[in-house]
Amino acid sequence: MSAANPPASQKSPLVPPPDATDPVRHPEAPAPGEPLGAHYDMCFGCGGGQPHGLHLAARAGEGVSVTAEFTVRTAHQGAPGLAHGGVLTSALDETLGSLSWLMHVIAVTGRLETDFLQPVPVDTLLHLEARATAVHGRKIYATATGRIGGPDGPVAVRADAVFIEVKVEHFIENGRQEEIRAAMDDPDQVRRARAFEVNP
Ligand SMILES: CCCCCCCC/C=C\CCCCCCCC(=O)SCCNC(=O)CCNC(=O)[C@H](O)C(C)(C)COP(=O)(O)OP(=O)(O)OC[C@H]1O[C@@H](n2cnc3c(N)ncnc32)[C@H](O)[C@@H]1OP(=O)(O)O
Repeated sequence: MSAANPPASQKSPLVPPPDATDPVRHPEAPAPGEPLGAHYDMCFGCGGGQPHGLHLAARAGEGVSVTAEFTVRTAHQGAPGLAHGGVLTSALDETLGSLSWLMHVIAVTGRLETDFLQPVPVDTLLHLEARATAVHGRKIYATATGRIGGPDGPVAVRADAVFIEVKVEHFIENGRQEEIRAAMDDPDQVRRARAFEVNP
């Protein structure tokens, strides 16, 4: 194979380029085991005020990693009694997004690829873990697993992702003004948004 025509694996946007660096845990990152809380009360993934949400509860892990738990409810079904794949992907996405707390950057999902290895029944407690693996410019490469039957149980779902660092203006400029105005008028929300940034 010629250098001008690399194998598909090397062209994948999910594979960090050779000059990518190791992710760095911010010195003021929450200590391992500390709950991360919600980045936005109305977030579908983590918000306590979102009745239709996943109510995912994440904690800081060692290094640049997080753990989270999510219980599959009847509202999350695809097939009878089984979790919808898109909901499971959302849970992985949210867990990966929580890595922002450890790096003190705001990042949004650019690409997310999920493998579904085992069906996940309703009432299952999914044990999630995400870890940043590399950084290249604004790109943060990360991987996540969802296990069933316990934190060391078999992997039911896994994902690889590239998150892209953005400024808070990303939300202010693109979000519906109604919600943006409410968020900016909420001192607690402003504090949470600042907690992601390198120089709060
Ligand atoms: C004060 C109150 C205000 C409120 C504050 C609230 C605080 C909230 C805090 C935290 C929120 C976190 C929320 C987490 C929720 C869970 C995670 C989600 O579900 S996020 C939602 C889904 N994702 C999107 O909606 C992204 C939509 N896409 C975009 O907006 C753009 O495409 C964006 C920002 C991702 C990139 O656009 P560009 O113009 O900024 O940057 P370019 O130049 O295109 O890319 C930069 C680098 O990234 C690579 N890149 C871009 N897209 C990629 C992709 N899809 N796959 C791989 N690489 C990609 C490019 O190749 C480039 O790389 P090279 O620097 O050239 O090496």
